[in-house]
Amino acid sequence: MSTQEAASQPVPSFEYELLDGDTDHVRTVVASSNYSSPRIEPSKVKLRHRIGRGVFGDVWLATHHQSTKDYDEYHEVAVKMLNPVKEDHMRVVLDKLEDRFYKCQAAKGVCRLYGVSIIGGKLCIIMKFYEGSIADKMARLKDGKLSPPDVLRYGINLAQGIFELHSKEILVLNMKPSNMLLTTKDQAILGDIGIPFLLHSVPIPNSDIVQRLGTPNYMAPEQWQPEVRGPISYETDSWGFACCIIEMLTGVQPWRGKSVDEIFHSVVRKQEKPCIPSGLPPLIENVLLGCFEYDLRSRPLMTDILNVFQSFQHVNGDWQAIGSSKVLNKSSATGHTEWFLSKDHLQVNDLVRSRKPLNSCKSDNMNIPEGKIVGLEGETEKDAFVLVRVRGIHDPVRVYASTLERVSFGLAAGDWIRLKEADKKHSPVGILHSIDRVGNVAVAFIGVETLWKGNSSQFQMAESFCVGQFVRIKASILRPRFEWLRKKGSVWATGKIWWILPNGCLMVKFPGILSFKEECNSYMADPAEVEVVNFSTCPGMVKKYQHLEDFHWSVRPILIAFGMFTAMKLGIAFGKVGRSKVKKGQSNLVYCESQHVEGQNTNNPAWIPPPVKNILFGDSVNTVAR
Ligand SMILES: Nc1ncnc2c1ncn2[C@@H]1O[C@H](COP(=O)(O)OP(=O)(O)OP(=O)(O)O)[C@@H](O)[C@H]1O
Repeated sequence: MSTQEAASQPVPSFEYELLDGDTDHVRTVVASSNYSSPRIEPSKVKLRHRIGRGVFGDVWLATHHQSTKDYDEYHEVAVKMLNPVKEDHMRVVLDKLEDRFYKCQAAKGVCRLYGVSIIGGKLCIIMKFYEGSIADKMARLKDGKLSPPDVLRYGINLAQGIFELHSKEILVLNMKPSNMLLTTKDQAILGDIGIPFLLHSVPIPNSDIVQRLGTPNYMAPEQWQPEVRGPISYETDSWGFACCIIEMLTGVQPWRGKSVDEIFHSVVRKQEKPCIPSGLPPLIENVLLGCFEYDLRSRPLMTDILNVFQSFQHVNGDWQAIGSSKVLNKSSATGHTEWFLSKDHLQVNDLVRSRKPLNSCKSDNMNIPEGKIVGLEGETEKDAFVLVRVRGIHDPVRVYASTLERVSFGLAAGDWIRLKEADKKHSPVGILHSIDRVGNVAVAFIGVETLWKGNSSQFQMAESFCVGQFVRIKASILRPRFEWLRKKGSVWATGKIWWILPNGCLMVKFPGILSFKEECNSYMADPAEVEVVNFSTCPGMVKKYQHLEDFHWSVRPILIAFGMFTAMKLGIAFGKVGRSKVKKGQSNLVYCESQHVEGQNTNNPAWIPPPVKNILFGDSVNTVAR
């Protein structure tokens, strides 16, 4: 069945129902008895004019014709006409759209969907027509800024909408003021149902169009190259949400005036964050700062954001009325943000161990290598104490919950793990993001864009890496996944880990190799393809010296200079000894030797090979003899 035919299948009887006379709550009521699919016949939709053109398609104002035996009705609708996809992929995308349609039906914070169709060979989403978006409202204001009460109110509306989609495992990935529509009751709702990921990796006929997973100004670092820098996850939307809040507050789009390449450079390479305006209540500032953490695991989830925003509802957005409670910092012991820590809550009987700092191998704070929780104090507080029974200690130990991590099936979030059965499509080594108490895991691997879901039995522990370690491509790897530098003689160079991405991808610099461009000195590595190079385990003096050169490119010239200096000193010292000997006897001959040698190579007499020295000596002697 062709996709055109598919779109012309018997149409379900959608009805537009007015709830309490409120035109914003016109719902598509689907009679379950005759309902088969959300597809709308293209002939029933008449496009009127285009409202706007976006990255993923155009939006049209249209009329939807509904007819039964008894009546004919015409409704004004908006039609999002997606960018063309290749004919043989239409069916797949259409199925995905249908699935999305069902999932979004009950979501109150998301724009109302009426159905899907194929019009003029393009996939279309038929939805309710709204009078405008937050971007339109901002454009009408003199300085483009919304008032704090409006930002707070819209922020809560949007966070609720995003949370609804997240609870259906949908990532929005395209938050921006033009995708935030306003109802007649001045409520903000999401105008995008996660189109970027739905269209991601779908071949398009026009190869000139760059396919991105969002709109560059609002994209989180991992969103640019999710296979390599991923995974994209719910916290990816926290970044986009914070961008919108900042734009609403300041009237300025994040990274305004920068090209796509420049934004990529700032966000991804230089790890820069959009500027947060001053004067915000500390809790709001704190949550926005958290949204811009480079490592998505350290960002707040939508429910955390919602809690913070809702806590300001009672002051009606009058931010000045709020006291200045201190902005919370990262845990000084482990460097984890409160958002990272809030993703798991300890319970009595949980097995625990001391928490290691993120991306670090330091285990010097392993006060509790293994223990069992026997009591909780202040369950809801972030810095609550817990009582831990530790083997060998009589009484339970009382420690901060934030200093512990839960261990289930021998694994804790943050562990490096290796798949027992490798899948060629991605790296076998990854980082565990979560494990529940029955062993279900979410793991990030290089090569997988989203979190990989599975069971703890599919893994074994892998060697862990940490920032500061030196690594080199294993001898068995002929063609590594990422480009890697070689030294003279085609030997793999040794690099130093300076950052570890949430999927285990190692960011490596080569301090032993001189480079004038900072960014050219940063490379990526698959943890499954490298081995740690350690000074103490380097076999023999030569290898140890070679590893010393990996620490900094200046080691070699400094050592050479030092060698020359030492040799020169020795030469002078020997010369003096020689001269003092001359004083005692054969004055002419030795004086000329010394003079001649110094004249030939003042810098490093030790470098003159013996035969040359002999010739020189011979000449000198001869000269003197003449
Ligand atoms: N259901 C709707 N009712 C009214 N206007 C809408 C509706 N959906 C989108 N719009 C408006 O249509 C314009 C284009 O929307 P569209 O979503 O295509 O573009 P965009 O938001 O700039 O980009 P993207 O394709 O990335 O979403 C925007 O101004 C948007 O506010």
